Amino acid sequence: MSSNVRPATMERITTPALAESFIDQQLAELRQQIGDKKVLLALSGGVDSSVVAALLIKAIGKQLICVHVNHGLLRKGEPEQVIEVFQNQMDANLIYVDAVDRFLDKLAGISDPEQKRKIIGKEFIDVFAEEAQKLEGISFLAQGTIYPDILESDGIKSHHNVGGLPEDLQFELVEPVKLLYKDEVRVVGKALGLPDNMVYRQPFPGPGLGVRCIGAITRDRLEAVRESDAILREEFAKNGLEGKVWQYFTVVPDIKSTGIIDGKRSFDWPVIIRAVNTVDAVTAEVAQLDFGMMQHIVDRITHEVSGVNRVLWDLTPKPTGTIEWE
Ligand SMILES: Nc1ncnc2c1ncn2[C@@H]1O[C@H](COP(=O)(O)OP(=O)(O)OP(=O)(O)O)[C@@H](O)[C@H]1O
Repeated sequence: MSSNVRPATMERITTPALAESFIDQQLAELRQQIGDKKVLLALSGGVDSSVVAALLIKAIGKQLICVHVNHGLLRKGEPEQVIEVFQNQMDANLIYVDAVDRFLDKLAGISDPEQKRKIIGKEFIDVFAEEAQKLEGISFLAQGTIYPDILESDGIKSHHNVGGLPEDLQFELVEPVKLLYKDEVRVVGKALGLPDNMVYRQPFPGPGLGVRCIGAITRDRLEAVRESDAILREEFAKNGLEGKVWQYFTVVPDIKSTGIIDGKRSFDWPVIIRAVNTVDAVTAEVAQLDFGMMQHIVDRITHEVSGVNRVLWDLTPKPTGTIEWE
């Protein structure tokens, strides 16, 4: 599939049967394009790259090499899930790179959000390029480009998901879902047998939890973000809100306040909760939630997350607040 224009006749993939026929067609095309050559894929565990991985594993098995970079800014359980699903269940060729120290050392003391984003982006390219250079005989780079990425880049040149790779690492691209919209990618992912929490995953910023640990990232505060986020996601799932509320997450700012924990004075961080609905991410409204559930989440976070004595709920729509804090 080389054209970057979605044919007007292409039916929207909304059912398992349509997904199966897309998958069959793609498997044939991928085998034809790739032959017996090798393909490299940066696998984040997000829905786009996961669907591309699952398709390629079906099409070419061990000729696909997936690289998953744990930069320390992933949500709780994500790196483990990538290993479980792709290595253990699908028997993929998976390179797991533990780059946690490398990223967090580079980010130490950096409080400017733009600089944090730049460091995370550059470090990711460096780590991925280093892994690619260790490998031999790679001909293709697979990417989870989807149709909105192409539309955003004017449909002229393909949007480079892993942009900025060095010149000597310019592979031919394999982009099997580039003509699909996000909802279609999810239907295809489900048909490929990916777990629901991967297929219906809420949007997650590229720099991960790094932009929710406000200001200069420290390991203990990052852990408070990760643990509180896990509790929030667990409670939303229990209450049937997964896939219903568009985006919900926690933020931990670099300030402390006085509180009382177990009868003793504490001086700890607050956790800020943000839960919003949007159609186009241009504007967003705060999700209206059951107050009892909100109180239960506050109770769990203040009792289970170390270093936290308070929870604040962000009730600001966009505008004036953006969805993320940084
Ligand atoms: N931690 C990671 N390890 C390996 N690859 C990654 C990682 N983070 C991002 N990538 C790669 O960079 C691409 C763009 O990342 P971005 O965070 O913008 O996600 P995305 O476009 O929503 O795609 P996805 O749904 O696959 O995460 C991903 O599709 C993936 O190929």
